Amino acid sequence: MKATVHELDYKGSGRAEVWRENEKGNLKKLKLTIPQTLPGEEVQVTVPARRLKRWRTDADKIIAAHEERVEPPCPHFVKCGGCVWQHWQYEGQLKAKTDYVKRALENVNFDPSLVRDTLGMEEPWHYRNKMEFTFAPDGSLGLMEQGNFRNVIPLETCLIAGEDMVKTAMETAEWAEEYALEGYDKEEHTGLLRHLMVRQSFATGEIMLGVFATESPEGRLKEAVNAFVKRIENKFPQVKSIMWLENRDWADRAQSEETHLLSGRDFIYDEMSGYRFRLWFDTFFQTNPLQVQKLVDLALEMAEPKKTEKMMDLFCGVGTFSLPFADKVGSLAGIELVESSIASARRNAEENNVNNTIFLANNAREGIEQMLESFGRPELLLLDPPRSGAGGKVMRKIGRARPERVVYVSCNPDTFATDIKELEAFGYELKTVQPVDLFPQTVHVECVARLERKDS
Ligand SMILES: C[S@@+](CC[C@H](N)C(=O)[O-])C[C@H]1O[C@@H](n2cnc3c(N)ncnc32)[C@H](O)[C@@H]1O
Repeated sequence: MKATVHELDYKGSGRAEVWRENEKGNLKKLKLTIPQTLPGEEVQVTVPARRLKRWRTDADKIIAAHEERVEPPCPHFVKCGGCVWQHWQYEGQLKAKTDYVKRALENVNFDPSLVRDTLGMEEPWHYRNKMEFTFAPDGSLGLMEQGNFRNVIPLETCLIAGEDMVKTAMETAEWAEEYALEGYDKEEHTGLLRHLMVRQSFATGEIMLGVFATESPEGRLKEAVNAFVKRIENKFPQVKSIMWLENRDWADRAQSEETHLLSGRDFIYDEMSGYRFRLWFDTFFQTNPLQVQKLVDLALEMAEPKKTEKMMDLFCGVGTFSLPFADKVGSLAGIELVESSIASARRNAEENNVNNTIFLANNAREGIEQMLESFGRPELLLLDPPRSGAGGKVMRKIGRARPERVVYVSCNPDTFATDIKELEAFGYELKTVQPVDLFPQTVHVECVARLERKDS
C-alpha cells in the first residue's frame, strides 16, 4: 500500500493512516508506525491481510522523500538503537525539537511563542562522553540491536561516542577475541563478559574503562586480565582508570557487586564551568559536556543570581549546577536522592574551595521541607529532575516555598509542561524557554526555563 507520513511519534518514527475495505466492503482505518521516515514522505509499505487497527513496519520504498532526507553516515544505523534520526538533516532535527517543546506547552495552555529556537551543536557527532557496549555470547563486543535486546551488533564504529572511546572499546574487543573469552548469555545465564563501560572527560582527556563480568579477575583469568591492562596502558596513556566490576545478578544492568581496581585510580577527573569533578564508574554526569556547558551558562543567565540571595538546587546530582551557581549567590543548598552523588557533590565543593554550600541526601519532597527549616527560604530555586519530572507534590511545595525565581532544567518537555502548570496557582509566570540539543541524532531534547513570581 501507499501511505503518507503525517507526523512523528514521541520515539521519532513516522505515523500514517490508510483505509482498507473489510470483508463486508466497509472502509476501516489502519494506523501505521513507520520508523526512519519523515513528515510528508510518501512511502510504500506491506501490511498483513488480516484485520488490524495498528501496525508497525519498515517502509519497503520511499516514493517521495522529504527534502531534508540525507544518507545516514553510520553503518549501524537502523539496527542500533542509539540514533533514530541520522536520515534527517540536522537543521530539520532541531526544528522538530523546537516544535515538540512548543506542542508540549500548548497542550497545557502556555504560550508557545515563549519557546526560543533549539540551540544545536556546530558538529553534532562524537559528543557522548559515556557509552555502554555489550558482549554477545560468542564474546564479540557491540551495540544492542533496537527492539531486540538479545542481539548484539558487532562494533565497527560509533559516530556519537567520543572517538578515543571507540578505539579503546575496539582494543578491548580484540583482547577478548585473542583470549577466546566467552560473553554472557542472558537467556542461559552463563558466560563471563557482560558489558564494557567507557567514559571520558573531553576537558581533561582522561578515560575510564569498566569491564562487567561474572567472575573475579583473579584465578583462571589472571593472565588474560594482566595482558588486557598492559595492552591498554601501552596504547592509551589517557586511560587513567581500569576497573573490573563483578556482576552475577540476573538482571541485565551494568552494576557491580564487587569492584576491583586494575590500573590507575577508581575515578577520573572531569571539568565543567572551570570546576573539577571526580567521576566514579557509577556517577551520573551529563553525557554531552559541550552542550551542558551552554545549558549551565544559560541557566546562570536566566537565573540572575545575586550574592545577597539563598538558592536551592533540587535534584542536584554531583553538583554540575551547584558549583558554578554557588560562586554567584550567598549560600546554596543542594538536594539529591542518591547518597553517593551527594558524597561526591560535597567532595567536589571541597576540592574546588566552594565553602557556601550544604548538600542533603533525601528525596526532593522531604528534602525541601527539611531544608526550609534548617536553611531557610530561597529567593532562587533551580530544579533538574529526571525524565519522570518533579511531580505535583514537589511542585506545590516549591510554590509554597515562594522563591522569587524558578529555573527549571528538563529532559522531558511533557513532564516539564505539566510540572510548571502547577506553579500558576502560586502566582508564577513562565517567562522564557530555551531548548538545547544535548542529544543530536536522537529525539531527546533538553530545556531550560525561567519562571517568576508575579508579586516578587
Ligand atoms: C537529570 S539528573 C540531574 C543531576 C544534576 N543536576 C546534573 O546536572 O548532573 C536528575 C537527578 O535527580 C536525582 N533524583 C531522582 N529522583 C529523585 C528524587 N525523588 N528526589 C531527589 N533527587 C532525585 C537523580 O539521582 C539524578 O541525579
